[in-house]
Amino acid sequence: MKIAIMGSGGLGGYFGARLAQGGADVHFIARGKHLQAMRGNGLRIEGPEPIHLAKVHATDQPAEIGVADVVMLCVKLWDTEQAIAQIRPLVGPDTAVISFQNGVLKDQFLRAAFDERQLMGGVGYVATTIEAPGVIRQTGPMQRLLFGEFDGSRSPRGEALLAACLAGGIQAELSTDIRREIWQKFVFLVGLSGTTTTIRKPIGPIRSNPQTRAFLHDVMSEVVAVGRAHGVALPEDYAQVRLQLADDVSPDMTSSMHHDLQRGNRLEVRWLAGGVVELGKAKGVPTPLNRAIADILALHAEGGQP
Ligand SMILES: NC(=O)C1=CN([C@@H]2O[C@H](COP(=O)(O)OP(=O)(O)OC[C@H]3O[C@@H](n4cnc5c(N)ncnc54)[C@H](OP(=O)(O)O)[C@@H]3O)[C@@H](O)[C@H]2O)C=CC1
Ligand SMILES: CC(C)(CO)C(=O)C(=O)O
Repeated sequence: MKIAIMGSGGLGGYFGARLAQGGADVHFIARGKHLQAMRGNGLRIEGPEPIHLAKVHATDQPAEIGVADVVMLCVKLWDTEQAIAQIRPLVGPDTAVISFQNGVLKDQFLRAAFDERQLMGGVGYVATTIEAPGVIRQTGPMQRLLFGEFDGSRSPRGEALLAACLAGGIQAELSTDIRREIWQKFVFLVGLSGTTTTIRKPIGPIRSNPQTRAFLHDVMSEVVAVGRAHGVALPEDYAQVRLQLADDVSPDMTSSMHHDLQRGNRLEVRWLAGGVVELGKAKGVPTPLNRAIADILALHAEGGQP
């Protein structure tokens, strides 16, 4: 199976490495020093289960790859438009384009660019970051990919991707309700990113302190209320279920947005807490905590000093 990874950082680099290790024909699209390092020394995953791929196919010219079976979109949300333009030569009539980016707005951009039958939905759970060019660091053992057709069918291409993931040791599932899965991840992610980035601590201390724990729960509750108002089948007390996941992950785990803040990068807050505020407004659902998170982080959203 020929798989192109558009954006080979924390998310794309990690899952691409596992897919390559499992025997898939993986092509990494990267740029800058990270690309140079991957070309020279391959790709290294550090963490609970280290991987070193001494040689990888890596390029900044997607057209060189040719048509792929699957294109995994793994760039930050602010890079989506440019990435979509660049992946066009990879997408044939039978290619599946899957965004594993965070948030619930990401697939709108793909729908505007591709035919609906070229798209599948996706969710990635992992805590990773580019530690140095060519090196991805994973914190904690959590790693999981969910993907599926938006019409709920178990398609041959979905089954083939599932087999490739399982061969690489990825905890993968072919979902028959991928929209709900995307929202379920959104609830957790908005809670984790909003709290870790504003409080500037990993999940361990946040979940242990009663006041910050309640804050985490209440931020997620707002996302649940917004999702339900938009017709997503989330139980009313779903924030409590997601709190359980926050209790299960490694205490030193933090969000990719917190990593971005620490490095002075841009933040995805506009699509995460900010997205909750916008989607809440559209249905008249109050979201004061997510509004506060977006407001607190506004001065950092475009990058600069943390
Ligand atoms: N990391 C994580 O733990 C998880 C992240 N996510 C989500 O996944 C998405 C990606 O996040 P993450 O992997 O952390 O981000 P990273 O910044 O680690 O990786 C993205 C990579 O894509 C590169 N890139 C962007 N545009 C292009 C382009 N046009 N051509 C070539 N390379 C490009 C970036 O280069 P450059 O640095 O030069 O911009 C960077 O190396 C986000 O939406 C995030 O929320 C989801 C689950 C877990
Ligand atoms: C919450 C987490 C770590 C889970 O995958 C994530 O998606 C992110 O921080 O971007």
